[in-house]
Amino acid sequence: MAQDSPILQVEHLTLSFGGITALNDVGFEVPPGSITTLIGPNGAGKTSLFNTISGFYRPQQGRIRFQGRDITRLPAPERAKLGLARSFQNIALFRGMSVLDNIKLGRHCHLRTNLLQNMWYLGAARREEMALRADIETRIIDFLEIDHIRHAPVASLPYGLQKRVEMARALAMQPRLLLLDEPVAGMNREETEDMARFILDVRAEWDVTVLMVEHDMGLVMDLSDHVVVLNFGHVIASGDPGQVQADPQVIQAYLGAGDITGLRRRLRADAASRLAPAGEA
Ligand SMILES: Nc1ncnc2c1ncn2[C@@H]1O[C@H](COP(=O)(O)OP(=O)(O)OP(=O)(O)O)[C@@H](O)[C@H]1O
Repeated sequence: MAQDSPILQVEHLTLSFGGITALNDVGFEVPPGSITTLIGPNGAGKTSLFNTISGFYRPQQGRIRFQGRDITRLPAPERAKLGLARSFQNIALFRGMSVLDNIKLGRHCHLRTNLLQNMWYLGAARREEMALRADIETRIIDFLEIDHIRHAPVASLPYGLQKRVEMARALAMQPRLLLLDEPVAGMNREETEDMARFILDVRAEWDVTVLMVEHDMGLVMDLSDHVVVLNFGHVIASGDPGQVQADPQVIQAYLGAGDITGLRRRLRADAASRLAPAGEA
């Protein structure tokens, strides 16, 4: 695969639930090293698309290629092994377990030794465990600044930290492509700013491509290199943030859904910064 080939290619994807067509001939590409964001009004099909890409839903038609390989029929755990990890809209951690144990579960998909081998070859398993611990402790926990809570049960943590732990677990899977489902939903401003910084740093320091679904237009426009807009299961626009927010079809889709506030606020802020004298923007 050429270095600048898309890391993910979605082609003519169609997904129906009974009579409801959630995705209709959806196609887009994720450039390697990019932060690409899927946006669209409620019910547009974003979660269905995420679930199809990560292998939880099987599309009726179409193809998904990851790093050039057709993964359309591959089960979710196999996709994870290839380097496709995700977080969930509603945090999916083991709440009674510690932060560290949750993160370890993420790494589990790459462990070479299975249960039987663990019983017979304790030496190898032990060494792998030690290496795993070191890797987790020195890189992921430090990177996400969660050292102080590593032994805390997840349920005891504030929401913003739980989201960070979920990202840590996804990183432990050593992904090439990280799917983040609404990474800042329900966060306050400070937590949102922290998460925005982590998303940028993940790309820069871990060489991970990011594909996210997000409703926070400020975050979308600030972080994304590439935005794909869904409406009623169709891709209605794609391009850089400037192109997308000026697209009449996108504005119409958000107006139609009565969901224009975020987009409009963002457009006003951008216009104000363009009009402000140099140094004041
Ligand atoms: N498991 C399911 N069974 C039946 N219909 C579903 C299912 N999942 C999604 N749908 C339908 O598919 C369409 C797309 O839903 P989806 O949740 O993918 O949209 P979304 O863009 O993620 O919305 P939101 O922003 O509200 O999360 C909707 O009409 C929804 O009702």
